[in-house]
Order: sequence, then structure tokens, then C-alpha cells
Amino acid sequence: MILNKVQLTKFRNFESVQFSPSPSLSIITGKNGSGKSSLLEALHYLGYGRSFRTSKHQSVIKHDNDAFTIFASCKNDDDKEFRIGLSRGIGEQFKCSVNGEHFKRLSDLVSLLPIQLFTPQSTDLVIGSPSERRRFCDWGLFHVEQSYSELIKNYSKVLKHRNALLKDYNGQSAQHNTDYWDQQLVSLGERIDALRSDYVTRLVPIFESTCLQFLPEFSVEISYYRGWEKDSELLQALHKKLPYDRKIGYTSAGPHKADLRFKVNKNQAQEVLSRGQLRMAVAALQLAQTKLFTLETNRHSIFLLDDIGAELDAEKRERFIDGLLETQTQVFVTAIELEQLEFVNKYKDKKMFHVEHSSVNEE
Ligand SMILES: Nc1ncnc2c1ncn2[C@@H]1O[C@H](COP(=O)(O)OP(=O)(O)OP(=O)(O)O)[C@@H](O)[C@H]1O
Repeated sequence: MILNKVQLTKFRNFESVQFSPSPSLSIITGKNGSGKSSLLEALHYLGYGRSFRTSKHQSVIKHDNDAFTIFASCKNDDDKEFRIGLSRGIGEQFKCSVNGEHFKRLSDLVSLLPIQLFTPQSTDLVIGSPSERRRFCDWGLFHVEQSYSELIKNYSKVLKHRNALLKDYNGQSAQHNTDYWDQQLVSLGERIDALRSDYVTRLVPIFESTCLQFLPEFSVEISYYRGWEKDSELLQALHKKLPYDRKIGYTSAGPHKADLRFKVNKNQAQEVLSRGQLRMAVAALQLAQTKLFTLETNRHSIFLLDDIGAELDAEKRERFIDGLLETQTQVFVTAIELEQLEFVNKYKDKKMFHVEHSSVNEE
């Protein structure tokens, strides 16, 4: 997948801009507040239907306006051209289209564009809550296994019903039967677990070899926690936890509690690694996921690198971009100054853009 042309209207500080990125590397420079991250934010919308900076869609609409629009001309991996459009007004739902045809579900659009993002906040992937790591795994599966997003959606629905029943518990266990929801939760949950567990097994060796390039002085291990006790069936775990779950009013075992656990030299990552080293661990993880995606789908993804200068030294910046370009990923990088990217002269297919006075100029 390649974005050939991107057009934003009334998005953040941009009234109306368009630019034609490189199929390989696009470097976006500009002063603080010029709009670099906003450009990546708009691309992120195409891949996720949301911003990476706010959950309020209204905040990205240019002040004193009532809707934003993002258009992109793309070429898929079979060389077919298509146009996608996304807009959202204040208090409205998304309007999405592909080749001018209206799409009802945002998820249909989102599945077209495999986009990943790396920002100064990306260390949350290692040290933040387990939901960050579940989202990471789910991205990989969502773009590889067709049925995966439906599976997750159905699981979430069943979980909601079971939690509602647990909240209703009034101390009368004889009349409080969760069996119906337990069975459905188990059937969907075990499928999710099997897919995730396989995915992590395929990812780990790629991650370990990538880590050798980024953090050669450390031994970094990832293990998969499926969300309930080892050596126990999910149904058993649900039964065992039922008294506790009734007390707290929600389900405390299952794939919605899964995690990827990091150990660096056998310790918690944040005990051992500096902030910059944590970012390198994340870079290695995302690069590994990019490699696996390309290997398994024969498709190419899009990678957004916001503020590359923050806490990654020049050698690691170069290694990261090299690794992404080797997988033929379309890469967008923002930096305040080009000096942070001195090594880019070696890339042949790059394009440079400068953002100033709410316009984007190719240099
Ligand atoms: N809804 C909005 N309408 C108009 N302008 C906005 C809106 N939201 C943010 N801005 C402004 O848009 C500008 C672009 O912000 P952005 O974060 O994209 O800049 P940046 O180039 O990435 O900056 P930095 O290098 O400091 O991270 C800022 O000046 C910000 O104040």
C-alpha cells in the first residue's frame, strides 16, 4: 500500500493542503507548532479512524469550522489505484468513501491501510498498561487474519453481557447463572488466545534478532501471558474466579487480560533501560512487526515516525529507518531540523517537505 497523494481540509492548523509523498521516504521538517505532527495525525486517521493525540475528534477540526476532511490517492500492492476519503463534522459520525462510494463502517476503510506509528510516547508500549500491548498484537493479527476483528468484536459483546450479569449479582448464587455467557466467552476466547499465542511465537525470533541491532548489550525477552492461569482451561479459570468476579462486578480472567511481558536481563524493562533505550526496544518491536507483516502478507505497510530526534541517537535513527525501508515500507518522518537526519543523503527515493505558515512545500 502506498499513499500517492494526501489532501487535508480544515484539519488542525491547515485550511487546505495537499502533498504527494514519496513511495519510500518522506521527510517533513518545520519549526515547533508548524503542523508536522498534524500531518501524521491525519494519516493516522486513515489507518485507525482516530487521532494519536486526542480522543476528541472535534479538537482536530480547524478552529471556527465544523468539519474536517482527509483524502488520499493510494496504490495497493496489486498496483491498483484507489481513492479514500474520510470526514467528520461536530456531533456527526464519520463519513467514509472508497472510490467515491460511501462506506458504512469505518472498520472497512481502516482495514485497507496498515499504518504504524512511533512517537516520543511510544515507550508506553513497553512500560504502559497491558492494553497497549494487546492493541499492538491485535494490529498484527487484524491485518493478517481476516476474521480476527470480528472475533474480537464478538468477544467484547459477550464480555459486556457477562459483566452486566456480574454487576447484577445480589448474593443469591442459586439464581445467578453465568453458564450461557461462559460458554460463548470460552469458545471465542480460546480462538483469540490461539491466534495471539501463534502470532507471538512467530514474532519473537524476529524481535530477538532485531533487538541485537538496537540493544546488543542487553538480553531482552518477551513472553506471552494469555490472561488466565497457566495449565488451566479458560472455563475452569472462569469458574474459579466467579466468587471474586461477582464481588468486583466484572470478569477478571480471559484474553481481555492478556499481556506481552518484557524482561531485560531478567528484570523489568524500566528498571534496567534508560528512556532512550526503552524507545529502542519499542523501535525493535515495531520493526519486527513490520518485517513479519511483510513476510506473511507480501504487502507493504506505512510507518509514521514523529519527532525522530527525540531520544534516539543518530546511529539508531538511521538503523530504524534503514530497517523500515528494507521492508519497502512507506515511511514518513518528522523532525524540527534536517540536521537530525544528516544520514538521509544516502536514500535515493526520498522527498523532503517543509511545513511553514500552514502550508506544505516540497523542497
Ligand atoms: N483545531 C485547531 N485549529 C487550528 N489550529 C490548531 C488546532 N489544533 C492545534 N492547532 C495548532 O496547530 C499547530 C500545529 O501543531 P503540531 O503539533 O502539528 O505542530 P508540530 O510542527 O508537530 O510542532 P512540534 O515540533 O512542537 O511538535 C500548532 O500551532 C497548534 O497550536
